[in-house]
Amino acid sequence: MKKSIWVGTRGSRLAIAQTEIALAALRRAHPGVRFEVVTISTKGDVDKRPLFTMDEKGIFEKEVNEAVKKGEADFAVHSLKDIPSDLSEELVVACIPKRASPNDVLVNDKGQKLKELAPGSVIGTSSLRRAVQLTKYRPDLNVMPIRGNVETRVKKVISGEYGAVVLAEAGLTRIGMKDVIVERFSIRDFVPAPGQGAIAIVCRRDDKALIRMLGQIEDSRSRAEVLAERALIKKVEGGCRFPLGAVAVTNGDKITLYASVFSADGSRNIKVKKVGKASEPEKLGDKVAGMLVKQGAMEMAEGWRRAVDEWNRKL
Ligand SMILES: NCc1[nH]cc(CCC(=O)O)c1CC(=O)O
Repeated sequence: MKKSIWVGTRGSRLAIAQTEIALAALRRAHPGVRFEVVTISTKGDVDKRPLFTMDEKGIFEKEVNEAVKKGEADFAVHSLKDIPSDLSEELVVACIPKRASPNDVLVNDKGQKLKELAPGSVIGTSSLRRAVQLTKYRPDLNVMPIRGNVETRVKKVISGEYGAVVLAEAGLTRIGMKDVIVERFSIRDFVPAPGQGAIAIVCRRDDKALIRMLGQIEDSRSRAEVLAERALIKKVEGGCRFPLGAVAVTNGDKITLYASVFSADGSRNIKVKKVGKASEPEKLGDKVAGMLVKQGAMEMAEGWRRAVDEWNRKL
């Protein structure tokens, strides 16, 4: 009897759905192999504080990747946007399958678009990036923190606790809840989080046979997009305490990177769009980072650090 390959994942509906998507592709490529799923709870599943209040990276990923390091799982399936760019030395993002839509969407059960929401409506998001972009278009709305799984957030809209929420189209689609989407924001007007819509498969760096196997479902265009976005956040302070939107789109041998950052008082918004070679995505990310820095992104990040520290003292 052949031995199984163990797959580590969080137990949320989205995490399981993503794992099943990755496994369906792997089973097509490797019909003889048996994969077994182990679910692992992470700090992000337990601690319900808004992410921007925690000065900590990888809260949705650490315990799962630890299991891979210890050999309790052979590989892990993650939302790429949830894993920090400085992954542990022993691990590698062995595979990025074909990315789903990176777009953010507006969700409510009344069919109201962003323009149509009543003044003062309560909009749920704990993402600074989403909050500042919502405020840009609708300063009259009441943006309030919300946590919990994707389906929990949708329920809070249906129950009337929130007038609407903003979520990733990819997540809603993967868990079969896309019928609550009212409006899909364009990536230029409402810039997504780096890595949004992409899945990352992480394994031990020395597990060469597995890396080869996972490579069968790699999508090189999705990899290039993510490399550009992550090269950018490496140079400009990323993480949940600075609202940085960044999304790359490949088109043939070209790649376009869109980025957007806001000052903490909302008075300034730097937006950059730049085209590069799809074969050199990190070069493009570096270049766009340089453009943002030149226009004051580092000072903006410092402003956010001060603002968030201030809120934390009040919380
Ligand atoms: N941190 C939560 C998280 N991580 C990944 C997704 C959605 C799926 C994706 O972006 O690939 C979500 C929920 C959301 O932002 O709506």
